[in-house]
Amino acid sequence: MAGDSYSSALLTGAETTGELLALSAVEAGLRLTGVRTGPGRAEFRAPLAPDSLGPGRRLPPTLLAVAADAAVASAVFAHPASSPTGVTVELRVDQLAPVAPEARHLDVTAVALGVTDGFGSGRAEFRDDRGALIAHAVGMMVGDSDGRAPLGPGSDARPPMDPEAVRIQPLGDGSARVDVSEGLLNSRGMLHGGLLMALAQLAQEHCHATAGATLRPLRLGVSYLRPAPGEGSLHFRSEYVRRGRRLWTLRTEVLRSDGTIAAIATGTGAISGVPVRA
Ligand SMILES: CC(C)(COP(=O)(O)OP(=O)(O)OC[C@H]1O[C@@H](n2cnc3c(N)ncnc32)[C@H](O)[C@@H]1OP(=O)(O)O)[C@@H](O)C(=O)NCCC(=O)NCCSC(=O)Cc1ccccc1
Repeated sequence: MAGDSYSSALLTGAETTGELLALSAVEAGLRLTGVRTGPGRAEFRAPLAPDSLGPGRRLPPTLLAVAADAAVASAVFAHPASSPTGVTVELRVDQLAPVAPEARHLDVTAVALGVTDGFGSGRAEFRDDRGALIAHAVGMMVGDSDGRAPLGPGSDARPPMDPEAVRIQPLGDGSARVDVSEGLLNSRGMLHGGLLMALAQLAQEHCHATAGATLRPLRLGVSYLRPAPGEGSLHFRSEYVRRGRRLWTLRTEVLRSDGTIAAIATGTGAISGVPVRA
Protein backbone atom coordinates (compact mmCIF):
# COMPACT_ATOMS: atom_id res chain seq x y z
CA MET A 1 0.00 0.00 0.00
CA ALA A 2 1.30 3.43 -0.79
CA GLY A 3 0.55 6.98 0.19
CA ASP A 4 -2.53 7.19 2.32
CA SER A 5 -2.72 3.56 3.29
CA TYR A 6 -3.19 4.80 6.83
CA SER A 7 -6.85 5.41 6.28
CA SER A 8 -7.55 3.62 3.04
CA ALA A 9 -6.79 0.28 4.70
CA LEU A 10 -9.73 0.96 6.96
CA LEU A 11 -12.03 1.78 4.13
CA THR A 12 -11.13 -1.14 1.96
CA GLY A 13 -12.71 -3.36 4.56
CA ALA A 14 -9.63 -4.64 6.38
CA GLU A 15 -10.77 -6.48 9.47
CA THR A 16 -7.92 -5.12 11.48
CA THR A 17 -5.50 -2.26 11.14
CA GLY A 18 -2.64 -4.66 11.79
CA GLU A 19 -1.61 -4.93 8.16
CA LEU A 20 -1.51 -1.18 7.92
CA LEU A 21 0.41 -0.54 11.11
CA ALA A 22 2.89 -3.29 10.36
CA LEU A 23 3.86 -1.06 7.42
CA SER A 24 3.70 2.20 9.29
CA ALA A 25 7.18 3.03 10.52
CA VAL A 26 6.29 5.30 13.44
CA GLU A 27 3.57 3.11 14.94
CA ALA A 28 5.59 -0.07 14.33
CA GLY A 29 8.53 1.43 16.22
CA LEU A 30 6.29 1.78 19.26
CA ARG A 31 4.81 -1.71 18.78
CA LEU A 32 1.38 -0.13 18.48
CA THR A 33 -0.87 -2.59 16.70
CA GLY A 34 -4.42 -2.42 15.44
CA VAL A 35 -6.81 -4.82 17.11
CA ARG A 36 -9.99 -4.18 15.16
CA THR A 37 -11.85 -1.46 13.37
CA GLY A 38 -15.36 -0.72 12.20
CA PRO A 39 -17.34 2.25 10.91
CA GLY A 40 -16.24 5.22 13.00
CA ARG A 41 -14.34 3.04 15.44
CA ALA A 42 -10.76 1.80 15.97
CA GLU A 43 -8.96 -0.18 18.66
CA PHE A 44 -5.22 -0.39 19.25
CA ARG A 45 -2.94 -2.14 21.72
CA ALA A 46 0.67 -1.57 22.81
CA PRO A 47 2.88 -3.43 25.27
CA LEU A 48 3.88 -1.63 28.45
CA ALA A 49 7.36 -2.45 29.67
CA PRO A 50 7.65 -1.54 33.37
CA ASP A 51 10.89 0.37 32.72
CA SER A 52 9.32 2.40 29.89
CA LEU A 53 7.03 4.37 32.20
CA GLY A 54 7.88 7.91 33.21
CA PRO A 55 7.98 9.41 36.71
CA GLY A 56 4.79 8.71 38.63
CA ARG A 57 4.15 5.66 36.36
CA ARG A 58 3.05 7.94 33.52
CA LEU A 59 2.71 6.70 29.97
CA PRO A 60 5.75 7.49 27.81
CA PRO A 61 5.00 10.78 25.98
CA THR A 62 5.76 9.32 22.56
CA LEU A 63 3.44 6.34 22.93
CA LEU A 64 0.67 8.50 24.38
CA ALA A 65 0.80 11.12 21.62
CA VAL A 66 1.27 8.75 18.66
CA ALA A 67 -1.48 6.42 19.89
CA ALA A 68 -3.81 9.41 20.36
CA ASP A 69 -3.19 10.64 16.82
CA ALA A 70 -3.38 7.20 15.24
CA ALA A 71 -6.52 6.14 17.08
CA VAL A 72 -8.53 9.32 16.59
CA ALA A 73 -7.47 9.59 12.91
CA SER A 74 -8.35 5.94 12.26
CA ALA A 75 -11.79 6.27 13.84
CA VAL A 76 -12.64 9.49 12.02
CA PHE A 77 -11.39 8.34 8.60
CA ALA A 78 -13.27 5.06 9.06
CA HIS A 79 -16.52 6.97 9.53
CA PRO A 80 -18.86 6.41 6.57
CA ALA A 81 -19.35 10.17 6.08
CA SER A 82 -15.62 10.98 6.17
CA SER A 83 -13.19 11.61 3.38
CA PRO A 84 -10.93 8.54 3.36
CA THR A 85 -7.77 10.56 3.95
CA GLY A 86 -6.76 13.78 5.62
CA VAL A 87 -4.70 15.36 8.38
CA THR A 88 -4.95 16.16 12.06
CA VAL A 89 -5.66 19.82 12.79
CA GLU A 90 -6.28 19.72 16.55
CA LEU A 91 -5.28 17.13 19.15
CA ARG A 92 -5.58 17.27 22.94
CA VAL A 93 -4.52 14.68 25.48
CA ASP A 94 -5.48 14.66 29.18
CA GLN A 95 -3.48 12.46 31.54
CA LEU A 96 -5.84 11.12 34.18
CA ALA A 97 -4.13 8.46 36.31
CA PRO A 98 -0.91 6.47 36.70
CA VAL A 99 -0.56 3.05 35.09
CA ALA A 100 -1.07 0.14 37.53
CA PRO A 101 2.25 -1.48 38.55
CA GLU A 102 1.17 -4.90 37.27
CA ALA A 103 -0.15 -3.60 33.88
CA ARG A 104 1.59 -5.10 30.85
CA HIS A 105 -0.29 -3.55 27.96
CA LEU A 106 -2.28 -0.50 26.96
CA ASP A 107 -5.65 -0.58 25.20
CA VAL A 108 -6.74 2.41 23.13
CA THR A 109 -10.34 2.65 21.90
CA ALA A 110 -11.39 5.51 19.65
CA VAL A 111 -14.75 6.57 18.26
CA ALA A 112 -15.67 9.23 15.73
CA LEU A 113 -17.98 11.76 17.37
CA GLY A 114 -19.22 13.30 14.16
CA VAL A 115 -18.22 14.12 10.61
CA THR A 116 -19.64 17.15 8.82
CA ASP A 117 -18.55 19.19 5.80
CA GLY A 118 -15.12 17.60 5.58
CA PHE A 119 -14.28 17.89 9.30
CA GLY A 120 -14.45 15.09 11.79
CA SER A 121 -13.92 14.86 15.53
CA GLY A 122 -13.07 11.82 17.56
CA ARG A 123 -12.26 10.72 21.06
CA ALA A 124 -9.91 8.02 22.36
CA GLU A 125 -9.74 6.33 25.76
CA PHE A 126 -6.54 4.81 27.12
CA ARG A 127 -6.91 1.97 29.62
CA ASP A 128 -4.32 -0.32 31.14
CA ASP A 129 -4.98 -4.05 31.16
CA ARG A 130 -6.52 -3.70 34.62
CA GLY A 131 -9.25 -1.61 32.94
CA ALA A 132 -8.24 1.65 34.64
CA LEU A 133 -8.72 4.83 32.62
CA ILE A 134 -5.23 6.37 32.19
CA ALA A 135 -5.77 9.12 29.65
CA HIS A 136 -8.16 10.39 27.04
CA ALA A 137 -7.70 12.32 23.83
CA VAL A 138 -9.89 14.39 21.55
CA GLY A 139 -8.95 15.41 18.06
CA MET A 140 -10.21 17.04 14.91
CA MET A 141 -9.31 15.90 11.41
CA VAL A 142 -9.84 17.62 8.09
CA GLY A 143 -10.36 15.51 5.02
CA ASP A 144 -8.53 15.84 1.72
CA SER A 145 -11.80 16.67 0.00
CA ASP A 146 -10.36 19.76 -1.70
CA GLY A 147 -8.35 17.44 -3.91
CA ARG A 148 -4.93 18.37 -2.56
CA ALA A 149 -2.44 15.63 -3.09
CA PRO A 150 -0.51 14.22 -0.18
CA LEU A 151 2.73 16.07 0.38
CA GLY A 152 4.89 13.11 -0.67
CA PRO A 153 7.37 11.60 -1.20
CA GLY A 154 6.33 9.83 1.97
CA SER A 155 6.20 6.10 2.13
CA ASP A 156 5.27 3.45 4.64
CA ALA A 157 8.00 1.14 3.33
CA ARG A 158 10.54 2.17 5.94
CA PRO A 159 12.04 0.30 8.86
CA PRO A 160 10.30 0.76 12.22
CA MET A 161 11.14 4.04 13.91
CA ASP A 162 13.79 3.94 16.60
CA PRO A 163 12.03 5.50 19.64
CA GLU A 164 15.43 6.89 20.69
CA ALA A 165 15.25 9.17 17.62
CA VAL A 166 12.39 11.10 19.24
CA ARG A 167 14.50 13.65 21.05
CA ILE A 168 15.06 17.37 21.33
CA GLN A 169 18.27 19.35 21.46
CA PRO A 170 17.84 21.54 24.55
CA LEU A 171 19.00 25.14 24.11
CA GLY A 172 20.20 27.31 26.96
CA ASP A 173 17.31 29.78 26.82
CA GLY A 174 14.71 27.07 27.53
CA SER A 175 13.86 26.58 23.86
CA ALA A 176 14.77 23.47 21.88
CA ARG A 177 15.70 22.35 18.40
CA VAL A 178 14.66 19.21 16.56
CA ASP A 179 16.36 17.88 13.45
CA VAL A 180 13.66 16.09 11.46
CA SER A 181 14.87 12.74 10.16
CA GLU A 182 13.16 10.32 7.78
CA GLY A 183 12.25 7.96 10.61
CA LEU A 184 9.93 10.59 12.11
CA LEU A 185 7.73 11.04 9.03
CA ASN A 186 4.24 9.80 8.38
CA SER A 187 3.09 8.26 5.13
CA ARG A 188 2.53 11.74 3.68
CA GLY A 189 6.20 12.67 4.02
CA MET A 190 5.68 15.20 6.83
CA LEU A 191 6.50 15.06 10.52
CA HIS A 192 4.03 12.66 12.16
CA GLY A 193 1.45 14.67 14.11
CA GLY A 194 1.70 12.48 17.20
CA LEU A 195 5.48 12.82 17.20
CA LEU A 196 5.19 16.59 16.94
CA MET A 197 3.03 16.49 20.08
CA ALA A 198 5.54 14.23 21.87
CA LEU A 199 8.41 16.54 20.92
CA ALA A 200 6.43 19.52 22.21
CA GLN A 201 5.96 17.69 25.52
CA LEU A 202 9.73 17.10 25.74
CA ALA A 203 10.41 20.73 24.84
CA GLN A 204 8.03 21.88 27.58
CA GLU A 205 9.72 19.62 30.14
CA HIS A 206 13.05 21.18 29.17
CA CYS A 207 11.62 24.70 29.59
CA HIS A 208 10.28 23.81 33.06
CA ALA A 209 13.66 22.34 34.02
CA THR A 210 15.34 25.57 32.90
CA ALA A 211 12.92 27.43 35.21
CA GLY A 212 13.90 25.07 38.05
CA ALA A 213 10.53 23.31 38.26
CA THR A 214 9.19 19.80 37.87
CA LEU A 215 5.60 19.48 36.68
CA ARG A 216 3.19 16.60 36.44
CA PRO A 217 1.62 16.99 32.96
CA LEU A 218 -2.14 17.23 33.05
CA ARG A 219 -3.15 18.39 29.59
CA LEU A 220 -1.42 19.09 26.28
CA GLY A 221 -3.16 20.46 23.21
CA VAL A 222 -1.67 21.03 19.77
CA SER A 223 -3.04 23.12 16.89
CA TYR A 224 -1.45 21.98 13.62
CA LEU A 225 -1.38 25.13 11.50
CA ARG A 226 0.90 24.18 8.63
CA PRO A 227 2.66 20.98 7.58
CA ALA A 228 5.99 20.45 9.39
CA PRO A 229 8.41 19.51 6.61
CA GLY A 230 10.10 16.15 6.46
CA GLU A 231 13.61 17.59 6.51
CA GLY A 232 15.55 20.42 8.12
CA SER A 233 15.03 21.55 11.67
CA LEU A 234 12.24 22.93 13.83
CA HIS A 235 12.59 25.38 16.69
CA PHE A 236 10.39 24.90 19.78
CA ARG A 237 10.08 28.32 21.47
CA SER A 238 8.23 28.35 24.80
CA GLU A 239 6.71 31.13 26.86
CA TYR A 240 4.78 30.91 30.13
CA VAL A 241 1.15 31.94 29.96
CA ARG A 242 0.68 31.67 33.72
CA ARG A 243 2.66 30.36 36.69
CA GLY A 244 0.32 29.87 39.65
CA ARG A 245 0.83 28.23 43.01
CA ARG A 246 -0.43 24.86 41.75
CA LEU A 247 -0.82 25.07 37.97
CA TRP A 248 1.56 26.33 35.30
CA THR A 249 0.56 26.83 31.67
CA LEU A 250 3.16 26.99 28.93
CA ARG A 251 2.72 27.86 25.26
CA THR A 252 5.18 26.48 22.72
CA GLU A 253 5.45 27.67 19.15
CA VAL A 254 6.89 25.19 16.69
CA LEU A 255 8.70 27.23 14.07
CA ARG A 256 9.77 26.06 10.62
CA SER A 257 13.13 27.14 9.25
CA ASP A 258 11.39 29.86 7.18
CA GLY A 259 10.12 31.38 10.45
CA THR A 260 6.47 30.43 9.95
CA ILE A 261 4.59 28.59 12.70
CA ALA A 262 3.88 24.93 12.02
CA ALA A 263 2.05 24.32 15.30
CA ILE A 264 1.18 25.78 18.67
CA ALA A 265 1.21 23.57 21.77
CA THR A 266 -0.33 24.59 25.07
CA GLY A 267 0.42 22.48 28.12
CA THR A 268 -0.87 22.70 31.67
CA GLY A 269 0.82 20.85 34.51
CA ALA A 270 0.73 20.64 38.28
CA ILE A 271 3.77 21.75 40.23
CA SER A 272 5.39 18.73 41.84
CA GLY A 273 8.85 20.17 42.44
CA VAL A 274 9.77 23.33 44.27
CA PRO A 275 9.92 26.08 41.68
CA VAL A 276 12.80 28.48 41.66
CA ARG A 277 11.43 31.88 40.72
CA ALA A 278 13.51 34.72 39.50
C1 LIG B 1 -4.44 22.10 5.29
C2 LIG B 1 -4.75 22.52 6.70
C3 LIG B 1 -5.20 21.33 7.48
C4 LIG B 1 -5.91 23.50 6.68
O1 LIG B 1 -5.55 24.59 5.98
P1 LIG B 1 -6.63 25.61 5.42
O2 LIG B 1 -7.35 26.30 6.50
O3 LIG B 1 -7.46 24.94 4.41
O4 LIG B 1 -5.67 26.69 4.85
P2 LIG B 1 -4.70 26.65 3.63
O5 LIG B 1 -5.24 25.81 2.54
O6 LIG B 1 -4.44 28.07 3.39
O7 LIG B 1 -3.41 25.92 4.20
C5 LIG B 1 -2.71 26.38 5.38
C6 LIG B 1 -1.22 26.33 5.15
O8 LIG B 1 -0.82 24.98 4.95
C7 LIG B 1 -0.18 24.85 3.67
N1 LIG B 1 -0.61 23.58 3.05
C8 LIG B 1 -1.84 23.08 3.13
N2 LIG B 1 -1.89 21.92 2.43
C9 LIG B 1 -0.67 21.71 1.90
C10 LIG B 1 -0.10 20.72 1.08
N3 LIG B 1 -0.81 19.67 0.63
N4 LIG B 1 1.17 20.84 0.74
C11 LIG B 1 1.92 21.88 1.18
N5 LIG B 1 1.43 22.85 1.97
C12 LIG B 1 0.15 22.78 2.30
C13 LIG B 1 -0.62 26.04 2.86
O9 LIG B 1 0.41 26.43 1.96
C14 LIG B 1 -0.83 27.11 3.90
O10 LIG B 1 0.38 27.75 4.21
P3 LIG B 1 0.42 29.36 4.44
O11 LIG B 1 -0.46 29.67 5.61
O12 LIG B 1 -0.04 30.02 3.19
O13 LIG B 1 1.89 29.65 4.74
C15 LIG B 1 -3.50 23.17 7.34
O14 LIG B 1 -3.89 23.70 8.57
C16 LIG B 1 -2.39 22.16 7.56
O15 LIG B 1 -1.81 21.62 6.64
N6 LIG B 1 -2.07 21.89 8.86
C17 LIG B 1 -1.04 20.89 9.24
C18 LIG B 1 -1.64 19.50 9.39
C19 LIG B 1 -0.61 18.52 9.90
O16 LIG B 1 0.55 18.61 9.55
N7 LIG B 1 -1.06 17.56 10.78
C20 LIG B 1 -0.18 16.60 11.39
C21 LIG B 1 0.21 15.48 10.49
S1 LIG B 1 -1.22 14.50 9.92
C22 LIG B 1 -1.35 13.17 11.05
O17 LIG B 1 -0.60 13.08 11.95
C23 LIG B 1 -2.43 12.16 10.83
C24 LIG B 1 -1.91 11.16 9.87
C25 LIG B 1 -0.98 10.21 10.26
C26 LIG B 1 -0.48 9.31 9.32
C27 LIG B 1 -0.90 9.36 7.99
C28 LIG B 1 -1.86 10.30 7.61
C29 LIG B 1 -2.37 11.19 8.56
